[in-house]
Amino acid sequence: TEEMDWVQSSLRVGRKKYSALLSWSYFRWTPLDPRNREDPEKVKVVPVMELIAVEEGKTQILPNRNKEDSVRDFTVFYVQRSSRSPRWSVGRTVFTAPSQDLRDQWVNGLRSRVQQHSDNRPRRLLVFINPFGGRRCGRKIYQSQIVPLFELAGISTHVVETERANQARDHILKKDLGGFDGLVCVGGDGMFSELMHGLIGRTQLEAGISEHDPTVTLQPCSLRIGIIPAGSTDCVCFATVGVNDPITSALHIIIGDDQPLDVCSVHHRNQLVRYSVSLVGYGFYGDVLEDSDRHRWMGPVRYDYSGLMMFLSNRSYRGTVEYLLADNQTSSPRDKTRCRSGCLVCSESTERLCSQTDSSLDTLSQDSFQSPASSSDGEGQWHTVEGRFRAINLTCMSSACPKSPDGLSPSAHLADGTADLILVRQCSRWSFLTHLSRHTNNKDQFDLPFVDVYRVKALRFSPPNEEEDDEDDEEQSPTADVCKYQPVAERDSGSAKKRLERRKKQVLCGVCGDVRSRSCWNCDGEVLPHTAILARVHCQLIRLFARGIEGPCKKNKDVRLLCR
Ligand SMILES: Nc1ncnc2c1ncn2[C@@H]1O[C@H](COP(=O)(O)OP(=O)(O)OP(=O)(O)O)[C@@H](O)[C@H]1O
Ligand SMILES: CCCCCCCCCCCCC/C=C/[C@@H](O)[C@H](CO)NC(=O)CCCCC
Ligand SMILES: [Ca+2]
Repeated sequence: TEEMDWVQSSLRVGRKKYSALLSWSYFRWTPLDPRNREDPEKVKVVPVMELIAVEEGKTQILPNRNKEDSVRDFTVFYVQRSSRSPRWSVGRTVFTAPSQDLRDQWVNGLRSRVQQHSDNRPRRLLVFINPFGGRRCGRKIYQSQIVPLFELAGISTHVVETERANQARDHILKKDLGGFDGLVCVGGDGMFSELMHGLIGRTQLEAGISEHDPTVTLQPCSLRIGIIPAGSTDCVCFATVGVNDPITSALHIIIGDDQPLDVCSVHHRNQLVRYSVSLVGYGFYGDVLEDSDRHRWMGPVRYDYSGLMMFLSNRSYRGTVEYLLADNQTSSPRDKTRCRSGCLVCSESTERLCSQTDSSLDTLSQDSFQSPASSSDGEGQWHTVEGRFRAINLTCMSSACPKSPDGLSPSAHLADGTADLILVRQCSRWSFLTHLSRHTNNKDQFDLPFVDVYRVKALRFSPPNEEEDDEDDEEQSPTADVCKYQPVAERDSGSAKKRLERRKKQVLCGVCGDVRSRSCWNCDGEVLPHTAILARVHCQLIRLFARGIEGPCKKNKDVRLLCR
């Protein structure tokens, strides 16, 4: 029985004596005073779920280095939290048992308990490293910080260091994935996106589902993805873990955390264009991305440079935005709550997922909805806004990143099947600066007269009518129907050039007084080749080795344990 597996004895840590206990789900050690009385204030508790490894002797993380096998010692490695941030580190404590016999009992007891709790832990991982991501440190980070941890935890790996863009995606689409319990991405958001596209594509292929149909219920992916951050923005990692730290991410992978994540599919005329988890943005963020591509040599600073340039240019763009409001109105983008580990809004969505037949999505396949704004003000209804926008942002999650620790939409949920739509209408530079700067402090960036925010399930954008012909040209070009897995540049080279030329012609447009009449869409850091798009949220389509950001219980360990 569970009871019989308990191990209890006194143990020493250095010179100090402790009373130690291994129960079904916790390992705890409490200091004893000279009269052998426990001091409950100073108890150390580690959930078995958070034990990483147990080694005989006095060992370091790197095996065989300084290993002193005194026969009564054993070393326990576990997850250690920081009091101030979601950053995790490896805790290491060397215990000395009263006898070798008891030492062996402890080691065996702890190891078998970890084994009993390890159903969700990965044993074999497929790792992709982008050696050119961010500051080009991916390989070094993986080799020096992550390999020793995976070895310690007994995880075996197959490592692919990429030699070209889209290699990881193609590998996942085509190669045998049997025997792997998960995928790991060492890189930034672009690299994560590659893995995600490969995995979603592969899963639909095997399930016989067409990704192009925006109304279809896609097959959720069973393999989880772990992100070892080594990129420029690391938004997906930051927003799902709370920090972009390689060690923290590795620990979430090792203990087998599981965080479902909403994914947006972006379509153009019933063709899938791309998936997004973070930002689908037109106007400001589209322009920043496009401009920053011309300054790649600057490294990660190019986003700051282009951000400043695009802020100064003060461009805004006309268009029609149609959005389908989320039907679950128990949460809102302005309710000041935060999606945290064990989030109730998200777990409620998990339950609703099973009985998913959503009639409001039927209208997705129609070319236009044209519902008069006045007649549709309920949930699950399409709404239309026409105007001039400084930015149109759709985000499935908060999109928190080091630049903006609360993100584009601080109250957005990771796995509730909705995205937040932020509409920033044409405004002065000063007004836009006020909005932007509020992403970096605690002020409400939505509490401004030119900003609106909605919780939605789908979005459609159409550029102004007179330019629609351009889009038709594109459709008729022979390259338009080429497989979506071709890189954008290859796929649309003909029409992309044409588009660029058209744009250049518009640069000096004296009629509208604008620099140009069209922006482009930024989809998780990739420029999309179309302006007219339809985006739809797929609830919990993928899963990550993460648990969301841990809540405010971390100060008091016991309370924290109750919260989990
Ligand atoms: N070996 C490679 N050579 C060139 N490009 C690659 C290679 N491997 C991956 N890529 C591409 O590099 C892009 C950027 O990589 P990644 O996301 O890791 O870094 P990043 O610094 O965060 O990106 P960005 O600077 O674009 O924000 C990805 O879109 C990926 O497809
Ligand atoms: C006065 C100071 C003003 C400072 C304003 C900072 C506002 C930051 C808001 C946070 C935006 C996060 C958007 C996330 C986008 C990512 O999916 C994408 C892929 O990595 N990155 C970019 O497109 C790169 C382009 C985005 C750069 C932030
Ligand atoms: Ca969401």
